[in-house]
Amino acid sequence: MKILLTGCGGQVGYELERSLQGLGEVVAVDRARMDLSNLDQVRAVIRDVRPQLIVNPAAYTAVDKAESEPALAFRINAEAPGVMAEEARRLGAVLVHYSTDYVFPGTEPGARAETDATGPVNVYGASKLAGERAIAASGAAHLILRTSWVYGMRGRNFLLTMLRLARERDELRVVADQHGAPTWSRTVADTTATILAQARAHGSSAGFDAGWWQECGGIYHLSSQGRTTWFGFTQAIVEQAGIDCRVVPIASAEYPTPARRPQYSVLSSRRLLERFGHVPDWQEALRLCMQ
Ligand SMILES: NC(=O)C1=CN([C@@H]2O[C@H](COP(=O)(O)OP(=O)(O)OC[C@H]3O[C@@H](n4cnc5c(N)ncnc54)[C@H](OP(=O)(O)O)[C@@H]3O)[C@@H](O)[C@H]2O)C=CC1
Ligand SMILES: Cc1cn([C@H]2C[C@H](O)[C@@H](COP(=O)(O)OP(=O)(O)O[C@H]3O[C@@H](C)C(=O)[C@@H](O)[C@H]3O)O2)c(=O)[nH]c1=O
Repeated sequence: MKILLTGCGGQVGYELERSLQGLGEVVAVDRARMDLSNLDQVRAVIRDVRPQLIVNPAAYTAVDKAESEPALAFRINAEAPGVMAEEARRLGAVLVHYSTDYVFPGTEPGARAETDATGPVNVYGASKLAGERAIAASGAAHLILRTSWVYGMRGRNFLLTMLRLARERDELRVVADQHGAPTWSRTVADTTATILAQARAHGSSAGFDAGWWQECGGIYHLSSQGRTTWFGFTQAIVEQAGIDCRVVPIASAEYPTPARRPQYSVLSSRRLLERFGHVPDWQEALRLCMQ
């Protein structure tokens, strides 16, 4: 099977390049080969590679910057995935795409299910939601994995930012009123591979089985079990790294940012767990990652 993987230099893309190896021939492309802001190029690369599976972790992920660059964020996060889905349908291929907890307004404390009402509070979240809708409307077989608070040992992420700041400062002030589940990029990649291996087992040598995608495709929440706040996440990071730095809880109002963030961002991964098995607890995954 030929797999086109986008954003191979990103946190999730980097891990996916390894996790997808067992499934087929991975053609990994970066921004230089396929720029998602250039829709003609997106189309041309897919037509050239002719994959049976497109896996798209590439995205505009700069949450604050998106507030001042909405057109670019929407092109990359909504229009480009829409083109990928259209091309996937033409080829009879499957599209695996990633989305975010930020599609929800975050006004309710409980864990959100896939069917709960969306309502993003920032441009990034709105652009990701538009991407989900473009894919769903395309008629292509697809999987949309909504994840949250992704970190890893490479790229730009909260874990690496906090490790750097904790080494530079005596004290870190971190918001304690935004709730969510930090998720290791490797968890996202390995779970994607597990799902695809199951899909593959129902297909034939010619490719995937359309019936399986009808029944099992669509949106899944894929985030660590358990919940915390950015403050709680920082405490765990600093403690596990053994850095002597005080972590002080603050309110969101004390840390003003261009983009608003949802207050409650916990996703329920129940649908995924029932069909596809285990996702680790956030503390267990953080320990493994930092080891
Ligand atoms: N990071 C997080 O906390 C969360 C992420 N998600 C979603 O998960 C997915 C993976 O995110 P993650 O790996 O963390 O993201 P990263 O920011 O680590 O990586 C994004 C990747 O997209 C690439 N990219 C950005 N713009 C373009 C472009 N115009 N053309 C081609 N490639 C581009 C980047 O390339 P370059 O290196 O050249 O910039 C990078 O390789 C995304 O869909 C994201 O929305 C969901 C929830 C949380
Ligand atoms: C650096 C820092 C941040 N913060 C706050 C700001 C913000 O409210 C919160 C999170 O910080 P960040 O800006 O790093 O996180 P943010 O970019 O909002 O992270 C989001 O990224 C996108 C891509 C997603 O899809 C989401 O799931 C989520 O992971 O922590 C502090 O309170 N103290 C600090 O020292």
